[in-house]
Amino acid sequence: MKAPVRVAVTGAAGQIGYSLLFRIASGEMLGKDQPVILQLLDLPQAQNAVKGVMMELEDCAFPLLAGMVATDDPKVAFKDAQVALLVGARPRSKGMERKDLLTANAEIFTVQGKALNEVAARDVRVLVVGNPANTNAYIAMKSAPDLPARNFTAMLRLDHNRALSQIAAKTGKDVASIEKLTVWGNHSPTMYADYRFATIDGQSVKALINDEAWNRDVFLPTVGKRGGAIIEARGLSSAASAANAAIDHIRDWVLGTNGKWVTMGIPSDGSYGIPEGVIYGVPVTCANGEYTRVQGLEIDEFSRERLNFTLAELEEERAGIAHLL
Ligand SMILES: NC(=O)c1ccc[n+]([C@@H]2O[C@H](COP(=O)([O-])OP(=O)(O)OC[C@H]3O[C@@H](n4cnc5c(N)ncnc54)[C@H](O)[C@@H]3O)[C@@H](O)[C@H]2O)c1
Ligand SMILES: O=C(O)C[C@H](O)C(=O)O
Repeated sequence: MKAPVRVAVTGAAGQIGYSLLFRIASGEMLGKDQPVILQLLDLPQAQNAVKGVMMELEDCAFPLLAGMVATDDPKVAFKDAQVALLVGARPRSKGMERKDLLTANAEIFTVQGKALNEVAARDVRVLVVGNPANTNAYIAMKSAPDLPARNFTAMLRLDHNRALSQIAAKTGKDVASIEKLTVWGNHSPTMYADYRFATIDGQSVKALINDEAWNRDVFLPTVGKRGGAIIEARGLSSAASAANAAIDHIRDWVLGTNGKWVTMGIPSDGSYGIPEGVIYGVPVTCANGEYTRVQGLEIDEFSRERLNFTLAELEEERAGIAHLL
């Protein structure tokens, strides 16, 4: 039996938490032979709800669930954590400006970054799901100077998976046959889903689709505004698909992608003209517990514009919280 891995999840009483925790405990994230200890963080007023979720987790009798902790203290939740899923965030409330939302979340992610810095395992892998995910990840990373910056990531995988499904529907091919797709930039409607390099059974997806108007007028807005469309339809933001993407992100990071590209929001190393440190969605492959950015892709004029557009939004978000760091 392997030693259990400590997985911290914030916002554990929320709707993503409710889709996520059961799948982590059943071994879908770290493997069917990997025991886990769940360390659940939520606000004081949500502790009862967390207890209820823990009762249900207990009632599943998951053989891989080696322990659970519920707390409202980040230093307890992140103690020795090897994986940290930062899902809890301040939602936008009525009358709240984007700037106010950024500031409210900056406070949360500063505190959590500092706690990770102090108590988490030195190789903790951090995935930020709570919005604005890229900027929250940036804040947590900057607040944790003793941890490797590259271990702070933001979730672009939901956007990647959304793009896969749109392409599968357009081409009539299986999602599993699509390779080399990526989504650049911010997890927001400014993201740039890019199938220029994608292939299906070795054939170019761009050539198969051969419809630039569809790319610009249907595909990009559909993927970019999908989160909003789900809120409109459900009255709530995506939860099961977001949890699924979080599982995919960590599973691939830890267990590898066998050479396949996936999208992760990672601190830039300056590649593709993205300033160093900005947390930006890029194509990566994963092996031996590490991600590697796919290098050397050609950026044409249209793509450059799109990369710069989503970068400008990230720079603006970063400027909005710079005084807090
Ligand atoms: N990156 C993505 O692709 C993606 C996709 C969907 C949703 N999201 C974001 O994920 C976040 C969570 O979504 P949800 O539907 O689960 O929301 P939710 O409101 O159902 O749950 C959020 C939970 O976080 C808790 N929380 C708030 N502040 C906290 C803090 N400081 N510490 C710990 N817990 C805290 C709340 O009490 C609540 O239980 C939102 O920010 C949402 O916008 C991101
Ligand atoms: O919570 C949101 O604003 C939408 C969410 O990020 C999503 O992409 O589904």
